[in-house]
Amino acid sequence: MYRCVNPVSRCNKLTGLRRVLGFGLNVPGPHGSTAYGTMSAKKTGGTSPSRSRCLSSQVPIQDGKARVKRVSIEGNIAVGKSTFARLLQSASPDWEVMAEPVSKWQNINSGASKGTVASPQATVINLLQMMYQDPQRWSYTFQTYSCMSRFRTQLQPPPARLLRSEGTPVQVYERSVYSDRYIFALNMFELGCINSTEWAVYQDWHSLLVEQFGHQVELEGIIYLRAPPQKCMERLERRGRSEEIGVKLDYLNKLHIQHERWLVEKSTELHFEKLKHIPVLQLDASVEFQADLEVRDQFLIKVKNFFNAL
Ligand SMILES: Nc1ncnc2c1ncn2[C@@H]1O[C@H](COP(=O)(O)OP(=O)(O)OP(=O)(O)O)[C@@H](O)[C@H]1O
Ligand SMILES: Nc1nc(=O)c2ncn([C@H]3C[C@H](O)[C@@H](CO)O3)c2[nH]1
Repeated sequence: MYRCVNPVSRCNKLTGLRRVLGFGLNVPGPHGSTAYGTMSAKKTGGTSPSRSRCLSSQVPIQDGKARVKRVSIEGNIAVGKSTFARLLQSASPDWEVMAEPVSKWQNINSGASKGTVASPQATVINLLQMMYQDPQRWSYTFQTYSCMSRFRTQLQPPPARLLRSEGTPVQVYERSVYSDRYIFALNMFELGCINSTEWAVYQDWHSLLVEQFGHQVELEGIIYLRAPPQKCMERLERRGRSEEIGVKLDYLNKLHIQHERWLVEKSTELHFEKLKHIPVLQLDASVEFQADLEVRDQFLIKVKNFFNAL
């Protein structure tokens, strides 16, 4: 990985889009993501996050503002988003953190359509691995699927607990439909792993969906976990996720630059008015906040103040 140099050697990726959006692939579970706080209930067959949520998918509005604030955590691969998300989840009952649906990308069930039992020939597809092994062939398919699963996550209504909260209830997402486009898909396009036709198609349906869902997929704020790419590389290697074995520092450098353009320099061309003015909290994620209680508390104070100001 990464320089996609042979854009003509691939088969028609729109076939992949059609498959991902409707035919042949099954999305396990009703939603694309898991709330950190409800993971154990799900594993033990207890109340699923979807069932414990209120039925309306509309976010209640008060004085023209969303009653439950929505914030995404953004940052490079292995910078520590999931670790930080778990910290937030344990810090306040007013905060609900939705994990990035990585396991869905690693386990797509072929041979069953939604709501049916998989046929005996069904195989499990690891789209994350396919994208890393052959980015030129699979990047567009991957972005359709990752983005679809992020829309599902962001469209889930807040849990009743947050709606009842008298404090500042916040729904926190690990990445968003916006980083899907302005970090990853854009990067893959710039690397030549997504060609100009695919990029045009991706942007067209992305804009359509964001505009159609409107307020339901808006964010009130972004937390940017920032660390040098070299630090992310060390953490990525230490974590040892098998699909990421071929990831090079150069790729993390490029993703770092995309984050900086979008969230610091503000030079990325954005297509949604609210996103252009969104408040961004930058945190230095190179520090070891897990072990150091003082650093952890400082982080939490910054986050709390940020949420209160949204
Ligand atoms: N502040 C930190 N200090 C030291 N190690 C950390 C810190 N944050 C995370 N780690 C370690 O770095 C590795 C990657 O962290 P984590 O899985 O949280 O990253 P991530 O940003 O969620 O990754 P991805 O982009 O793949 O979703 C893990 O092994 C984790 O224990
Ligand atoms: N190409 C691409 N597009 C995305 O939208 C995207 N979102 C996450 N990832 C990769 C990073 C981690 O390896 C792993 C978990 O974050 O998945 C992505 N890769």
